[in-house]
Amino acid sequence: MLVYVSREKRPGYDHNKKAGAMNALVRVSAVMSNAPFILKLDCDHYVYNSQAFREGMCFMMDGSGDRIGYVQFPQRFEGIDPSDLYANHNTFFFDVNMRALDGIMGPVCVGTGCLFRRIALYGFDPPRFKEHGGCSSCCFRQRRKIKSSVAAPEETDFLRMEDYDEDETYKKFGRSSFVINSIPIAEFQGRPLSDYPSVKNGRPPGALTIPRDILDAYTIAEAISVISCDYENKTEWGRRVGWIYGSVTEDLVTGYQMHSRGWKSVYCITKRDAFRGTTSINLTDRLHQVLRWSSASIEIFFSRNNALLASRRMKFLQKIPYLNLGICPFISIFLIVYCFLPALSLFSGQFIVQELSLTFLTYLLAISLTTSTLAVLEIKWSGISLEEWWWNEQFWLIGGTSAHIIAMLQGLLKVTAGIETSFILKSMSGGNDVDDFKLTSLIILPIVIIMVNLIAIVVGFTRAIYSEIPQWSRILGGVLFSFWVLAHLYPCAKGLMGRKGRTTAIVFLVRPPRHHDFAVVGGH
Ligand SMILES: O=c1ccn([C@@H]2O[C@H](COP(=O)(O)OP(=O)(O)O[C@H]3O[C@H](CO)[C@@H](O)[C@H](O)[C@H]3O)[C@@H](O)[C@H]2O)c(=O)[nH]1
Ligand SMILES: [Mn+2]
Repeated sequence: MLVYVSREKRPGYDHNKKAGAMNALVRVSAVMSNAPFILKLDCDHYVYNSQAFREGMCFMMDGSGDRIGYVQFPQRFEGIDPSDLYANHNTFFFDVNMRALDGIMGPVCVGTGCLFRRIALYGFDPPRFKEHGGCSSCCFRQRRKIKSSVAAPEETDFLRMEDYDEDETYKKFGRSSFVINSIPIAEFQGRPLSDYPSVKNGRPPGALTIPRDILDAYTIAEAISVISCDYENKTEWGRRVGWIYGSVTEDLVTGYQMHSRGWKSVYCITKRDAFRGTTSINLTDRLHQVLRWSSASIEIFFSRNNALLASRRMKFLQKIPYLNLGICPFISIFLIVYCFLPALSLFSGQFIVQELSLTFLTYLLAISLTTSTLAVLEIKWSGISLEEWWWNEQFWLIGGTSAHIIAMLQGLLKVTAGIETSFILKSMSGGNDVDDFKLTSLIILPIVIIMVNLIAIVVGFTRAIYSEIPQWSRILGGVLFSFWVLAHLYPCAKGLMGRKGRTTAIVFLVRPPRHHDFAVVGGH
């Protein structure tokens, strides 16, 4: 059965974008099919491996799979330039970060290629959830029996709708008794089969083969009524039920709330890509995407979804990456300082550190060794190539000096002065004038960094050549660090030049940029 759903939109009612659309879909499907599992794909993604469903279902239907809220597949993209200059494939995120999270409570939800348990979306608690006693219980689990680990009420029937006050249920889920009556059925059908001895509360074999009622006009009318724009008025849809509203990365927040209720998630990488899609391919779109994500990070940091406030059902180690997501735009401050330091040392003729003492060198060596070992291990374990890793490093710096800092300033403005800036809006369109303006403001700092470092190198060399006792080692040290910064920003310069064809970098960078220079870049 294929049903195309278009929700009602009306002036005066916030349609809540993607999250609103998803919630309307969830209700319609509760009325019409009520499948216990829901696969969600973005409009720019498609199924590339039909067997992926089965692999995802294996996790859900497994003996203890009833505690899994969602199974996330990696996002894979097509149509990206083989020299993935702007790290558009995001391999580092999908093959390193997400895999690592799979070892804790599970990957974050990235919104597409994700298989959900309907009950988890409805905001119920998982069966047999545990409370974790913070950092110590995580690190010393073997040694100390965790006292605070309280199992949920012994579930013979973990979701008892009769436990919920009728009025409250209607308040939570809205006026449709169809939707409300469908909930326990979806829960029951999503349980693991009871033929494992360890499964306490399984579904008897054959329970799903009972024929369903044929859809009648009454059901269809109900389905239409649950997508009306006022259905969610005074309900908990978008707050505790369904996809959560109010964030440009609603998926992340939705997944976060599931984890903080104690649901787990699973990362499922199939041999043949499960789904494929398209993503931004040029610098403009890529920076906008990063800006959108970092604005969302700031929003999350200053909201009740800050991981510092997460419930004890979320493992300590799981809180760290969520916290990291919220903090990462702030790191841009340090990144920017680091980008200017080498130039500063070349301008002033002083090396970054005054004297190279043994203690300093030992620290430096230890830190460099640890970070490079980490990088080597990440590459080795994840199977990404060195190049992909490097592109990611580069884009990390580009994002840090452009989108992250802008997002941070906007976020701080909003929090401290209540000033709402317009350009964190999710843009679905390509280069128009407004976009050019946005890109100009995004790209200014990386350009300044590139220019300052280039000038610093020239100044450094000139000084060395004309001084009586040239201190080459000092200059070389400074130049090396400057080059390191420039190497990171190379994709940015290349992207800006892409459109210019024969214009050289220097000429382009020195000439005051005109708006249309930034419109659509890349694809040369
Ligand atoms: O007003 C809107 C905007 C977007 N969408 C849907 O949201 C998806 C994501 O938007 P897109 O422009 O493709 O953004 P991406 O940066 O590619 O999306 C990534 O980041 C988003 C969060 O910012 C997640 O929702 C996506 O799943 C994730 O792939 C689209 O495909 C649409 O299906 C809507 O339904 N309504
Ligand atoms: Mn997309």
